[in-house]
Amino acid sequence: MPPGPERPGLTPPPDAAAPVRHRDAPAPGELLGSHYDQCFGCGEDQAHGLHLVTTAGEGVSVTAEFTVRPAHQGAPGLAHGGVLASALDETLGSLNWLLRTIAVTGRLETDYVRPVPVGATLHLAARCHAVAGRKIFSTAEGRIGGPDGPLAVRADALFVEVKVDHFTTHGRPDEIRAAMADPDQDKVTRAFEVNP
Ligand SMILES: CCCCC/C=C\C/C=C\C/C=C\C/C=C\CCCC(=O)SCCNC(=O)CCNC(=O)[C@H](O)C(C)(C)COP(=O)(O)OP(=O)(O)OC[C@H]1O[C@@H](n2cnc3c(N)ncnc32)[C@H](O)[C@@H]1OP(=O)(O)O
Repeated sequence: MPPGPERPGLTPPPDAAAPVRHRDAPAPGELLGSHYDQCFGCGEDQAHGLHLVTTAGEGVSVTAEFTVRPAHQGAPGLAHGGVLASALDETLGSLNWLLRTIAVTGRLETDYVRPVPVGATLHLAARCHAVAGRKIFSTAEGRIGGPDGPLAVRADALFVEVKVDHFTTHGRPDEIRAAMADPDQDKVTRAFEVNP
């Protein structure tokens, strides 16, 4: 990928297709659950994590909730911008489960519209709008206090489909083996299976 102004952006190419919800995707209203117990975004066992709770929506869309805790501060009493980007990233990443595609974030462009206080619950909504080869184009926003609350953050993202080798090559083999041995087979499928 070329550096600087030559690098490709977040606009889908003209031949991009509309995303297709996988036939086995969780029904609208169903909780997605965590894809990995230790995930910073959604892991139930990750003490330092965001504990994001995500629900499938219609088409290729999800909603999620994230309550800002004191550990997430940047300025006193206000959420750190990087943490808010993480919440957006995690929500956007969950869309790939509705596509049944393993993909990683290639690019994430975030607008911070309004500060988010500690104690507030951010209501996130994300949807995928286009797919072009391995590239998945998605967008998300986060509102304070409720789905119709004041807009606080929004993001556009490009995810790139990868093979499971991405994790086995770059990640920690022992932890990947342990994650694959999880008795929750749905979770294992979610993390590691590509378009069954
Ligand atoms: C132990 C358990 C693990 C469990 C598994 C984890 C996840 C499982 C999956 C689902 C779980 C569900 C829910 C949520 C999960 C996570 C949410 C957060 C997600 C993340 O937080 S994930 C971490 C951060 N993420 C990275 O750690 C990526 C590091 N990175 C790379 O690994 C490579 O960089 C890669 C793979 C991105 C590309 O590399 P590559 O060699 O495969 O492909 P290549 O470069 O050819 O790009 C192909 C086409 O994408 C275009 N393209 C690429 N990059 C671009 C950019 N930045 N901007 C604009 N366009 C870009 C090119 O321009 C080309 O486009 P074209 O085809 O048109 O030419």
